[in-house]
Amino acid sequence: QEDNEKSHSTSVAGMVELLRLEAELVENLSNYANELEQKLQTVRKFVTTMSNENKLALNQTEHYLANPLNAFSLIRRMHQDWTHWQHYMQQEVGAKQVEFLKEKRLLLPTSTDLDEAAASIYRIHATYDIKVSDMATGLLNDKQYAASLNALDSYAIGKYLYDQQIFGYASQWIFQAIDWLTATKHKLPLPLAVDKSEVFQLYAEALIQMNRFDDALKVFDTAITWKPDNVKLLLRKSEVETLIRTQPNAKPKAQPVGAYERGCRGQFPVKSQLYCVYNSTNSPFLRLAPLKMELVGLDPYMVLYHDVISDSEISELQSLAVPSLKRATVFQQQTGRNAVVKTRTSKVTWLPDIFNSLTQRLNRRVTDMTGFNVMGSEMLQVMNYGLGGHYDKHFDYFNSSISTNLTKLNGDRIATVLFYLTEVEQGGATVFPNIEKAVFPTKGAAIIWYNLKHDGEGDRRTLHAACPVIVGSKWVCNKWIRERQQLFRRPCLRTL
Ligand SMILES: O=C(O)CCC(=O)C(=O)O
Ligand SMILES: [Fe+2]
Repeated sequence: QEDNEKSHSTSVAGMVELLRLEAELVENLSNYANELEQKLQTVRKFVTTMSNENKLALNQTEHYLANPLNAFSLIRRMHQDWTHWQHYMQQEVGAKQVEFLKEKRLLLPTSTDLDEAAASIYRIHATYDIKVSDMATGLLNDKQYAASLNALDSYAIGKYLYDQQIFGYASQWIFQAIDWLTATKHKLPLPLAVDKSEVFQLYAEALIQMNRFDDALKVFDTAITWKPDNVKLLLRKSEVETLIRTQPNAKPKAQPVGAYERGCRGQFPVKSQLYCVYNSTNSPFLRLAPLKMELVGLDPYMVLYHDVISDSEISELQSLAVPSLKRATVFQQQTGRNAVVKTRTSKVTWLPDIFNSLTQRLNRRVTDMTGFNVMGSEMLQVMNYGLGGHYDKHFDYFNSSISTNLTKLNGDRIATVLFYLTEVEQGGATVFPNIEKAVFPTKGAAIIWYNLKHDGEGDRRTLHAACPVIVGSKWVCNKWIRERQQLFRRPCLRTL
């Protein structure tokens, strides 16, 4: 993916402009309809008048033509009017609207965007094990939403998964599409209509890939009733018949569920050692304003602060971020560069510490919460997730010989401070699969953990991931604290 691509689906805030664009396109089509309507009315009116006149004349031809006015009019209109009508009929309707659409199409989501969006639906589907028919009709984890997909949506997802060779899931989505295509109430407008037999064929191919030959045969039989002379269909059918004779049907395999998925689904055991205290010791300021602190784990040290960023601070942070949100990248050890990757789908903005009074205030708060000096650390990173937005399992530390100038100068990421700027209606937990901890975002909270062990080595227990968002616009803000300034604040505990 090119850096200049929009990556539309990767942030909810970023997709707002698409809705505005859609409104413009709908209005344009409506203008087109108006023009068609006008022309239609003009034509119909003339048809009515002329048909009346002509009928009248045909009823009494001699009498009609005996009148000089009728005779002249007949000659004149036959000679002149039909030429004009021909020109009028040939005139293109809506050239302006076609031009408008052509221009705007350059701004529309690309096939990469569609692939990304389909991959995101798959990610939600697979991570949370939601049934396709439920997902397609807006039933997400027992909650019914006033949203649903249609046959084209399901087919597009199925086709994407088929191309990715994820045949089991592909077949389920294609089946959903077939379900809708064969139900008459879901009739598609003519320009969007798809060839049913094509969809059936893809379904059969997916079934073959899954070794479900008997089922594939039935699907081919149906498709052949519509297209009895289609050579390709007949050929494939006979090939499947051969497969049935030579290979047995395979049994479907169950999908293994890892710690990550269990964490995302909220299935980690809740340990009762958690408790809440008011922290008034990390910095002098906290004696005046103690912070609500929840201990998530001692080793590795992990705490959750509640109500550490206010609603108004959050809105300001979001408005600062929205205009410059860009697809998030991940540092690549192999190249020493940052790159756009499939494993992190969100958009981010970096805000310098001294950007304004808000960023200064937030950085001070980070110091108050952690006791760390933020000098030489990274800028605040504001992030918004989009459709199925996630960040696969990763470490925040680098622990690498290849590193950026910042790392050479200021050391690795000793700690992570992650502010939750929104609640997420469904999904979007931060999950630590190695220690079976999952934190579901609560607005205004911040989770903090140490990434490095006391000897400065990366702590592999801090492996974590942002689970796919199911429903919601997840906003977070990261502050990664670098080692160098913390020499006397979290000194190396290994005895010298
Ligand atoms: O959004 C989250 O829950 C985690 C984000 C994260 O791990 C990261 O940005 O490094
Ligand atoms: Fe992270």
